[in-house]
Amino acid sequence: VKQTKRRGRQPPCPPGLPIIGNLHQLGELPHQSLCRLSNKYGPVMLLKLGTVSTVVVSSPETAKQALKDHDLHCCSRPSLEGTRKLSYNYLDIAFSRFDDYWKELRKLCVKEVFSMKRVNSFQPIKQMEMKKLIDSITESAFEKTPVNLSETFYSLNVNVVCKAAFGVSFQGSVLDNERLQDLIHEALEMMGSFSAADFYPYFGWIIDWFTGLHARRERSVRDLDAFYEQMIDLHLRKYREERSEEDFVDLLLRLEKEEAVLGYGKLTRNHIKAILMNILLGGINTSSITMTWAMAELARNPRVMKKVQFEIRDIIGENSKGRIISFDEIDQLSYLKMVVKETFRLHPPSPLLVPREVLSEFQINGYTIQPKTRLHVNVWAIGRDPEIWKDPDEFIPERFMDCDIDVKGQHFELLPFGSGRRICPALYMGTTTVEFGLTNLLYQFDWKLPEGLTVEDIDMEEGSGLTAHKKHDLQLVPVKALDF
Ligand code: HEM
Repeated sequence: VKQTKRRGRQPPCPPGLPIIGNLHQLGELPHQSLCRLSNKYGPVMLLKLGTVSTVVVSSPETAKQALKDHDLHCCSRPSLEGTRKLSYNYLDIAFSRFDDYWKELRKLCVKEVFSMKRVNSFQPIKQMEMKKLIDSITESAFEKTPVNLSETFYSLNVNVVCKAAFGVSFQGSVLDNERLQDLIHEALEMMGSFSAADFYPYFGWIIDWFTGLHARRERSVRDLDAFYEQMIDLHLRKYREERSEEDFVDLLLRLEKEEAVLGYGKLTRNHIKAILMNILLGGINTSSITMTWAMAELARNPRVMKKVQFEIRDIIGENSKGRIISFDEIDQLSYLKMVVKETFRLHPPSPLLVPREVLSEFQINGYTIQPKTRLHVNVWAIGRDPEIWKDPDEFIPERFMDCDIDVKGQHFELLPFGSGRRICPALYMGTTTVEFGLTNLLYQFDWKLPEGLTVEDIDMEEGSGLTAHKKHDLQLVPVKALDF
């Protein structure tokens, strides 16, 4: 009785099995399985994943208690195998535990990389990449062949992020684009793949050796490391003299040279690589996943597609050749912004956010959450909760009309970027990237289904992994829309 009193009231716990606990209940798509479990066990659940206690919250009220009222108690990150090596022992922003180093690093990056000023300075790069993309889609339109939009958005973002962050074009010279995409893809898989070591801290690594996961992960880390080395070398040797503008690699190298101190030590080469990892792996996939879902939803909802295209073409006006719509112009497109919000509601790319680790005891709904517990917020479940959203499975952007809900972490019914101290620092970069890509493609082209397919044939299945991405690539046929 003493023990129970000291530990307080535990959240409801779905019954598990010996040794594995609730691991078998996660399935291929953990956010969906956890949503079903929370319908039965409530908006605060305690699960045993292997030997690790994990709390899952699944309602706006409980998310607010965790991410706002008690943010300070749960804003650290767990040490996970998949992220340890990729982040050079947690020297990055996303997986570093909550300490002075993380605070200073995040502050520096918010100022230097993710600021509105810096993001807006990428505009010419985005415009140039968009122009190339439109030219290539125009060819497909001419030949009436489908465009693989999943791949298209992915490589658009690879080009933009890499040019903006590394100041480098990958066309031919340093590393071929396809190879880089494979590298990023493999690293993301390794980050998301089930690792026994994360659930059985003392002996799980043995299982990872046998399954081959360990070796695959080592290879992925080695390849990425070689890529960063190449980038850094290029900046140190010749690249600097060719440009006046300081990109992010230049900035970090300058700080290294100046022996900048972050938290507990000096900034070293490994710190630089860990930060580059966050930009590569955090920046590319999330935006392209969102853009792909948005186009899939629009193709399935011709009414919304027509309405958003009408808005863009009406406000932006005539289509002169090579006209790329800028960030400023996008600001006037209120329906387009509702389409993006509605996409984030149904398809948050990071459906369980990034796991947090509890630092000190606190309570949610009167249940005690113990230190060291892992914490997930199921934003996917919140986005589809019929108690909050009318017709939750329908794609209805109008629900955001005359309503002040936004994605900035203050409205707990819509949290695609998280909230609190760990909120995505690239919220502005992410939303502008998505809005910019969609607006331009919707302005220039009408989009039809491939021959023989109907709206019902568009599947909305999610693929397994860390992110909630569309499982099957989206293929649509562009039609050049000149007369509007
Ligand atoms: C549509 C675009 C994006 C979405 C939906 C998104 C979503 C998220 C989410 C849910 C988190 C975790 C928040 C939490 O733990 O509460 C996060 C963290 C983070 N994101 Fe994003 N993100 C996007 C774009 C980007 C971009 C473009 C970058 C970088 C170039 C980026 C870099 C990061 C970093 C570094 C963190 C870790 C923050 C920390 O732990 O302090 N994200 N993001």
